[in-house]
Amino acid sequence: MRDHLVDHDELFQQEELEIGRRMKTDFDALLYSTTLKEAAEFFITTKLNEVSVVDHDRHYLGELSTAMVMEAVIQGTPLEETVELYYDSTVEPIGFHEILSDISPLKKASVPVVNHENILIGMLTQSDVLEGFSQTYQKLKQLENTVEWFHISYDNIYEGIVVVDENGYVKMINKAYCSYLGIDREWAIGQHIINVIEGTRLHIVLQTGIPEHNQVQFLKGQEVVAHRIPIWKNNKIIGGIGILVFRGVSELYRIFDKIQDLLNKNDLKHLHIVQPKSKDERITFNHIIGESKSIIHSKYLARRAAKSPATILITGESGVGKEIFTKAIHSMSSYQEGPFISVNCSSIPEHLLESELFGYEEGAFTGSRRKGKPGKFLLAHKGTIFLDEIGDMPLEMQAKILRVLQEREVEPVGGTKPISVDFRLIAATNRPLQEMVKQNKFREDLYYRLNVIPIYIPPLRERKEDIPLLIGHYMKTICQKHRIPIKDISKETVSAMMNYEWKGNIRELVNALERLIALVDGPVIHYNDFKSYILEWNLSLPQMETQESLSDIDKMRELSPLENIKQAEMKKEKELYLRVIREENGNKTKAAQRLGICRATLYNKLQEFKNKDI
Ligand SMILES: Nc1ncnc2c1ncn2[C@@H]1O[C@H](COP(=O)(O)OP(=O)(O)OP(=O)(O)O)[C@@H](O)[C@H]1O
Repeated sequence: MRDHLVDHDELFQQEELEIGRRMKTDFDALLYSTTLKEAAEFFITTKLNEVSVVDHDRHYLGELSTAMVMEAVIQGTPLEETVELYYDSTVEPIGFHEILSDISPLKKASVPVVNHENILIGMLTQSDVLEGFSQTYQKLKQLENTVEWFHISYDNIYEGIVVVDENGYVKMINKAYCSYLGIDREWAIGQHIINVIEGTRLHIVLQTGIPEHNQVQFLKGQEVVAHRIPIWKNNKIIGGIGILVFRGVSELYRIFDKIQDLLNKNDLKHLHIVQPKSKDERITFNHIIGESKSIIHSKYLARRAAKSPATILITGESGVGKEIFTKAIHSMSSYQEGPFISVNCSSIPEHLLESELFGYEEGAFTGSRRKGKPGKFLLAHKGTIFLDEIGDMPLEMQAKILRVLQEREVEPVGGTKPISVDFRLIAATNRPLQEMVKQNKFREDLYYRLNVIPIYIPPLRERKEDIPLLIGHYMKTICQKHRIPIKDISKETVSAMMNYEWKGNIRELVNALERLIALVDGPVIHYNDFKSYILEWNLSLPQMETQESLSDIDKMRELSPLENIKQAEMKKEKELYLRVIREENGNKTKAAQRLGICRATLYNKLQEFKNKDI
């Protein structure tokens, strides 16, 4: 279902009738310094009767006709004389922004058209005017037809539809809604929605700007399903639509009761419910919120890609949803019954990456008490392996990955024979891989192996219309997670959030909502909360980082080259840890999960950085 109305501007626009759109731009004009002889020759060869006269900068001066040239000749004017004294300077040109209906009918066969600086830019003829009107007439007819069809459908469908303006006053309401409510349409139009529909929330949706879908509402003694959709235009709410579905609720309840019964009897076999293998809820395309054209396109590509076993490369900035897309692809693919193994290539220190990916045999490391361990590729057998941040993978490791992709075999560290594996690989990165290939920072052969099906996920700033939907979804899920009543958010805040540049994309938006929900006491999040907890809060962060890195450079100067390298590695690691902790709003458990280490290791690491003054 769409969350925005098509407005009539798309079907018919006043600009259609603008002179600038209708005029000819291919025409002749004469310079005022043209001689009478040249003008006469011009009229003979072009067979025109009149021509515009301009100066050297194409400023419009007037009109010269054949009659004017003849008159000059008859008066005995020498033919070498210029036309300067003979053209008619009283002719008024028309502006290119004027509208056809305002200047019609034309008094002459053709009229000069000028821009704001009086520069001659076109010529409007009577046939241009006729063509303009006839095309506009066709469009109006089309529009009339559309409106007629719209009215027929709108009054004949079973669902109730009501449209309100930005203040909640009813602009339209269909027959089905009126007869269900037992009201007169003439009375309802112009009334505030709360006087017309008991228990409505359409006026609240106008306040929040967040659509509400599939809400069960009790109306006239019956349960109905309601959709409430705000109409946004240029970042402002200009109205809202309410849709009521009368059928289906009792049907849904019957199915729901049946499911409950069966669940109680622990008899899942009858339902063919596939139990998710992992503890996590299985992510599907329904979890990917967004109705913007670009996200719908990315979802379309991903759905198609899911059906083939080919390698997929997902690109997009940090936090746009590369991982959630990968999980949805896995759930829809033929590997869905197998495991989903995720590896963040940038969070595993370089020296551990090989054993993490390929595993190691017992005794592979001298003096090690470690037993053998299967690598991620082996764990992903018959499932999906997700290599996140592949752009951060060292070159040496890239060669090894390429070999696995070609041979479909892995060789654990310290092992003697390769093991066959069957997996689907999805890689993701926020780095410009193609550029990196040119700079020899990423292997070209691996790039082509990965880029079999490329899917790009656009940043949030290019799909601002998804922001209210994401806010609505996450306000609900975060409040439910914390077991608190669902908070509201003011329209100004939603609007400010639509205008805010979410550099960390959806992850940053979700974290901001978590922070706001946690810190705001009242039931509504207002603009001032957004200002103090998000805008002002974030301003202080980059400064701290700059100071830190300056003092680090000073420290590094005193160290030996080897110590310098070690320090730099640790600093990189520390930066990564701090970034993830910051992105997770200080929640170290979540940060550790994302880093692929346990919480205790994260604490130890942080302590180590502190001890070593990193
Ligand atoms: N379209 C979406 N609808 C709902 N939630 C989303 C959507 N896109 C992303 N998210 C959520 O935003 C957060 C970040 O998404 P995700 O981890 O998939 O991004 P990413 O592009 O993989 O980031 P990174 O490059 O930093 O690893 C997650 O909590 C995810 O569930």
